[in-house]
Amino acid sequence: MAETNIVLIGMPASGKSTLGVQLAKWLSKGFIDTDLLVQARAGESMQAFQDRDGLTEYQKLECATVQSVVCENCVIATGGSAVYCDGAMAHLKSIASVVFLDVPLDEILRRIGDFSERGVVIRPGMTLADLYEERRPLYLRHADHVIACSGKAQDELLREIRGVL
Ligand SMILES: Nc1ncnc2c1ncn2[C@@H]1O[C@H](COP(=O)(O)OP(=O)(O)O)[C@@H](O)[C@H]1O
Ligand SMILES: O=C(O)C1=C[C@@H](OP(=O)(O)O)[C@@H](O)[C@H](O)C1
Ligand SMILES: [Mg+2]
Repeated sequence: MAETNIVLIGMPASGKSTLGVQLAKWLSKGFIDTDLLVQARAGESMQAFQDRDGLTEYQKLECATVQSVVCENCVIATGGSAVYCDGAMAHLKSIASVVFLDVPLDEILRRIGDFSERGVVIRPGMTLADLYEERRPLYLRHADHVIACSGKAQDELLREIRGVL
């Protein structure tokens, strides 16, 4: 069953959500974006939840939500912070092939612009460069497959992802 699900992990703005839905259409799979499941549980935006309850509570909610994902033959786009939750990553790995969309920092910075309202799990005083440095080793550790995304269009990435599965 594991081979029928594909999980996308990576930094915010690495393309998990946009590429994920395209991949699902192309491979005739279902699609889940765990951010939307988190928002549905919270009943509000991720930013609003974090502003009121804080990052730790947000991460607990995300962790529990990701661990509850049940799906067959799906593409699952995760939020960039899911990688901090070992239980969530273990669950995803048990049901799917995990694909890391590896986008260089300069490209992330170009795409993301102002991230203050994006709900990114970043501690006070940290820059996106700090976050990238902290997280990239985690994404690499949890990935079954790494896709080098630099400068590649979405169609090319779709073909590459299919090629490694
Ligand atoms: N291969 C790509 N090349 C250039 N821009 C991309 C690519 N894939 C996604 N993007 C853009 O990056 C932004 C963030 O994508 P998104 O799917 O929301 O990322 P994530 O879900 O990983 O946070 C979007 O504006 C999207 O159009
Ligand atoms: O990387 C992060 O800290 C986050 C990324 C967001 O999802 P995307 O990775 O889809 O942007 C979302 O899960 C949340 O706001 C936290
Ligand atoms: Mg997303």
